[in-house]
Amino acid sequence: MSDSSAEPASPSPQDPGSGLEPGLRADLQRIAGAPALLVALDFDGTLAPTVDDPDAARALPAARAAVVALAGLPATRVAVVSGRAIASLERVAQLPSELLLVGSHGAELRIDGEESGPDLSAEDLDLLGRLYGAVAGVATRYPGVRVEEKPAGCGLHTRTASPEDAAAVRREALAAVRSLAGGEGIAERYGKDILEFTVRTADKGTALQVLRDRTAASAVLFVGDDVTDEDGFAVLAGDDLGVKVGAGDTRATRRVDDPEAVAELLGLLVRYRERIAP
Ligand SMILES: O=P(O)(O)OC[C@H]1O[C@H](O[C@H]2O[C@H](CO)[C@@H](O)[C@H](O)[C@H]2O)[C@H](O)[C@@H](O)[C@@H]1O
Repeated sequence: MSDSSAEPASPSPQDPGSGLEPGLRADLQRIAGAPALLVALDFDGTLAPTVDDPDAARALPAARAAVVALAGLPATRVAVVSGRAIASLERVAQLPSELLLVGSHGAELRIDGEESGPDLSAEDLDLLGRLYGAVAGVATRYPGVRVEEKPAGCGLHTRTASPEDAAAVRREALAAVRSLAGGEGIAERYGKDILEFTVRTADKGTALQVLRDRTAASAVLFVGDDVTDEDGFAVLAGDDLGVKVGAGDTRATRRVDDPEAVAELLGLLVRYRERIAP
């Protein structure tokens, strides 16, 4: 595969992707030439700006357009790899059906129409019911706190609570959950203004490896903003590329500021891959 039209070293401000740093543009140009490319994208904080109401989150139009364009290119698969339940992701993301979906941080997969997980036993379902009851029971006493039900757990949202209430509700919820069967079988996970409890452990790194195998990808681009995305960055190697959105420690090798820059990045990737795709 050859790149017949290398980018100028200094793009003009009108050029797509000109706001991205040169090292990132070079990496995008390189990965755009992969024989089989998997583009795996986190949703909240990456494709969609963060908002107070999780149900109101939407992908930026430019990001969504780039995702649709990428999914239509040869030898290119696009996955959304989210902490949301797949049902929630579908509701807010409204993405084309050919996309691969990972939900619940890897506990749910939808690959080419084939659904898997989470497979919960009767005991798991009983624990899940008691877990939700315990968390909702605590949350109801705090203004601005929401509880999001998920197939294998629930999320305690504190974005619109006062800092004092957020700390107190987290503390109480942790204590209530740990008192259920001694906390046995319940995993705790922190994200951006969310504390999640699950009766199934899963992570985005394991999910990315499944997607890599199933798509026979020769290179993976993974973009994410949250601590839970670090599991994804951790499994990248070789010709892969990881891009962290926003501040914070990361294992990704590149960084952009915000979802607007992600949209720019994806638009540039479309442009490069249209020119040099296999
Ligand atoms: O892995 P992601 O696709 O990034 O999902 C992570 C969590 O995203 C959602 O919560 C976050 O975004 C909300 C909307 O912007 C925001 O209000 C909240 O504070 C964030 O934590 C989603 O609701 C969760 O289920 C996901 O785990």
